[in-house]
Amino acid sequence: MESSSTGLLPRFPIQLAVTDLCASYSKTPLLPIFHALPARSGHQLPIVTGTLTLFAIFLLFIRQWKGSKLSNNSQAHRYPPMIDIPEEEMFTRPQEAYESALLKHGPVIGVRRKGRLEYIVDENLTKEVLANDRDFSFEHGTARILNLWFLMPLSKGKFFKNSQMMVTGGIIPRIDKIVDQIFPTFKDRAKEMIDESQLSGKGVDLFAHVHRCIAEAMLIVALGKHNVNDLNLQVTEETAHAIAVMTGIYQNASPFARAYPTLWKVVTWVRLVWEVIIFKYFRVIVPIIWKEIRGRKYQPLHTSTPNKLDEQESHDEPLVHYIARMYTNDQGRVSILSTLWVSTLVLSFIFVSVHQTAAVAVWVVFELSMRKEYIPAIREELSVVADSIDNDGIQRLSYEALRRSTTLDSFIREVFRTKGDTLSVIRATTRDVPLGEHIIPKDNLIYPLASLTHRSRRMHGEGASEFNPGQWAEGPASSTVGQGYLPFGFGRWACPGRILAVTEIKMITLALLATSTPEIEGGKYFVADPLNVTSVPPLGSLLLRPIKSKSDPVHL
Ligand code: HEM
Repeated sequence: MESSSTGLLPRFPIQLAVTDLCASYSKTPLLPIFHALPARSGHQLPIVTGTLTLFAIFLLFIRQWKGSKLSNNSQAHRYPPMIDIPEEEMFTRPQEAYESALLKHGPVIGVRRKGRLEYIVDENLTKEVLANDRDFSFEHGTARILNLWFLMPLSKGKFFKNSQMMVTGGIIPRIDKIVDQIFPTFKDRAKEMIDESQLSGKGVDLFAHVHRCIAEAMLIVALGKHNVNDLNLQVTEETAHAIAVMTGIYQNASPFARAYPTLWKVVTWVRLVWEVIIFKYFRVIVPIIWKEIRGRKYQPLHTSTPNKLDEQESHDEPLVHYIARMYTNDQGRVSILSTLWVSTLVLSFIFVSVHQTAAVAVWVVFELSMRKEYIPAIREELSVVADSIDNDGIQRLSYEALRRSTTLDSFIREVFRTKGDTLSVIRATTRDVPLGEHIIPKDNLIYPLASLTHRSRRMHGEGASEFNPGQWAEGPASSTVGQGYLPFGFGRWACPGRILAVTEIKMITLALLATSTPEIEGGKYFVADPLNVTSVPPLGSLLLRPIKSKSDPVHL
């Protein structure tokens, strides 16, 4: 059982446990003990009597105190009902299991998963939970669920704010330039995949290819093209994968991790911190960061507006220089400690930007392979928007061109909405928070059940359960968050990298479609972890059949 100091348990079970303890104390047979004292201890009688009386008063006081606490806490009955969802159902049919529990006992329920109590809310309370960051904290919830709580004190509580700033300041304003830098990687990797499938006559492992492609692109973004080589790329990939494992992304799939979550955490962390983070990331990538930023002088970010920065510097610099400027001292230098912190932020960038985007890209391409009727219109649009395209594929695809590919964008938004997100966005209570008719005790994890929001008739109309990309033809874009659309979260902490994520998914999809038609071997894919569809990619083997020209028929 986890200790109350970790804050992982709600208050009420602890109170009940202590009340039980008091009840058993109250039955202590004080009188028989007194009579059993030997006669020779008669002169000690007053001491013993006094001690026992004090003890009895102490117990009474405790009972009184507990009682008054309980009666003060007349709210106890307002805690949400605790529902037992059998493990088998929770991990194999989570959507149905949680939805029916909420339907029966909702709108908020408590459920134990992997030894931890979690509160789940339905679509009617979702907005309140995600938008009220004072009572439902993104930072506490995310740090805890990703096993990254130790980073909060290290950064004086600013880890997530720093990560957000790194992306909103260092990536989004220069996305046009980034697309120009990384599109060649997407084009080359797509060609490699198509060639591999054609030569072998078999399907390819799409996730492995896309993971490598995005790792390479993010290495260019983070450290610059001049730092891309086989070793650095391999370490970047392994780092992204290791952190994904450490944060528990594959935990649902392992019976050992489900049965012994704490032991699993310790073993996995020790192994991967040692093998990958220290031995690879710190040995290979950190020296590059050191070399890039320690020898330079920067204009500190807080003294520079984007206009004051040299135009070349703000658009061409790799992300690591932007982060360095976040920590530059008045002399324009980055201290040793700050360099280590910059390395930690680059590490976190690799994690947030590679794994999940690759996993979701697989969803989009697999869905397109299953719904081939959408391919001709997307290809047609590509030939209109692409800056340069010929029979060898796309030669140039700018950010502006990708932004204008709205038919593909509608398809992506619909895949995001319908792919079956469940417990994908999290918050933790910062106090005992009233929610609906209930109270959620302080320091507890709380999740909206995203599938209910994504298929809500109130928000999406009668056809909410159908796959209908056309409804987004006039917008909103797939990167636009809203209360009916949660793949990127909601509120002030909504994913700051979502525009880059969608842009990358479009690049890989279009680079494949320009010269091939995707098809899943055996005609279907398999959802590897239905409780974590955004982070664990679906399984399947992808055949890529080359096309001769964009007007080639698509075999449905
Ligand atoms: C398809 C890919 C992606 C998905 C589905 C996704 C989803 C999410 C979600 C659900 C959150 C939490 C939001 C909340 O709780 O309200 C989040 C946070 C975050 N995401 Fe993403 N994300 C993706 C790609 C990216 C990329 C490419 C980057 C970086 C360039 C990024 C950077 C971040 C950061 C830094 C946070 C932490 C929140 C913050 O500091 O504001 N994400 N993401």
